[in-house]
Amino acid sequence: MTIGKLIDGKAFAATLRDKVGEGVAGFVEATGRKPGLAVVLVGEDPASSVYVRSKGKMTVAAGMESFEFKRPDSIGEEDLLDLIEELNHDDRVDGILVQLPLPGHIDEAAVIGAIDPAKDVDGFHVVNSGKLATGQEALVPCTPLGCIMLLKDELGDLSGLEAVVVGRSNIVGKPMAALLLAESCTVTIAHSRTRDLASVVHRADIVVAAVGRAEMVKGEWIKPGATVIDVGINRVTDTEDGKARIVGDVATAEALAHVRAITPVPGGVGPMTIAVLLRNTLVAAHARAGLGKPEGL
Ligand SMILES: NC(=O)C1=CN([C@@H]2O[C@H](COP(=O)(O)OP(=O)(O)OC[C@H]3O[C@@H](n4cnc5c(N)ncnc54)[C@H](OP(=O)(O)O)[C@@H]3O)[C@@H](O)[C@H]2O)C=CC1
Ligand SMILES: Nc1nc(=O)c2c([nH]1)NC[C@@H]1CN(c3ccc(C(=O)N[C@@H](CCC(=O)O)C(=O)O)cc3)C=[N+]21
Ligand SMILES: [Mg+2]
Repeated sequence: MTIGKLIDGKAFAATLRDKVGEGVAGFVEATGRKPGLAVVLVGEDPASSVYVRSKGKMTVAAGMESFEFKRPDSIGEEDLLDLIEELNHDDRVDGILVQLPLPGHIDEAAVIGAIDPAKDVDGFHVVNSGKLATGQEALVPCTPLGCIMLLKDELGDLSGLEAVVVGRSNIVGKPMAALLLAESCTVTIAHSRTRDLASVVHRADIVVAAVGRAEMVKGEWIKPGATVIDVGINRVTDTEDGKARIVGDVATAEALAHVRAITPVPGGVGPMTIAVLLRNTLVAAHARAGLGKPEGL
């Protein structure tokens, strides 16, 4: 039996960050200032703190300015909206990211809706999701765009391929489906009410799993030769050594016997998300400075 390939998202992301760094140098030369990314973190969730710290480091490494705003769980919605309004009007800030999820007493849609769409580097604002859905130029959600970059690198032209996205969240599943459709794939979105998920997944040349359930997509579900993108980040305790680790939504070891290629977790989609965030920040900075689109990104 042949074994599929592991897609090295970590290496691809490092290359993308280098390209962003070159674009940043050009931006600084043209404008005399650095692009700036503001990240807002509400609460003390340890996983979120880790991501925010690593985003901050990579932002600085790419030559951009990083602004971090930590607020307690107890912050009121009005105070959070005031902070966003302040960032909207701060000329040093080109990108605003509010780490999700927010505490239950805060209306996520209201907070995302308060971000200036021109600074919405997550691509979560309805102006950007609406533009994506109608085929207009937009800031596109980082994780799905990173997945498309990996797919095109592996497969070239995606047109006509059968794609199944498992998960329909606004931040991953829906924009992922919109991007695959824009690449002229035949797209199916599966979710918790889908009947016979195994046979739906088995139709796909491209499987994107964005569910949040450890290793739920089984190896036998995969059509031989399909390419699998595993978005899931699930913290589990290893049954053998009792140590905490992260696994994806796909049973990777099983799937390797069926796939053409698959992204590992960690080291697949996750690093791409951060690299694309930096790319989107540079794109937003260019647009705000009237420089058009940065080249080669
Ligand atoms: N690598 C990265 O950069 C990122 C990783 N993630 C990870 O990706 C995963 C998904 O994230 P997110 O989209 O925010 O998650 P959500 O919880 O918002 O959405 C999960 C989706 O999976 C569907 N689902 C749940 N159970 C099943 C099931 N048994 N069968 C089929 N579908 C099911 C849900 O269906 P329904 O709508 O019917 O409830 C829902 O649409 C998580 O593990 C998250 O940590 C997220 C963002 C970035
Ligand atoms: N407004 C907002 N935008 C987001 O993009 C956003 C968010 N909120 N909330 C949480 C999710 C999750 N997310 C990840 C980013 C990087 C990795 C990542 O770098 N993962 C590495 C390391 C994982 C580890 O070791 O913990 C990897 O998969 O190799 C994972 C997950 C962004 N998200
Ligand atoms: Mg969610």
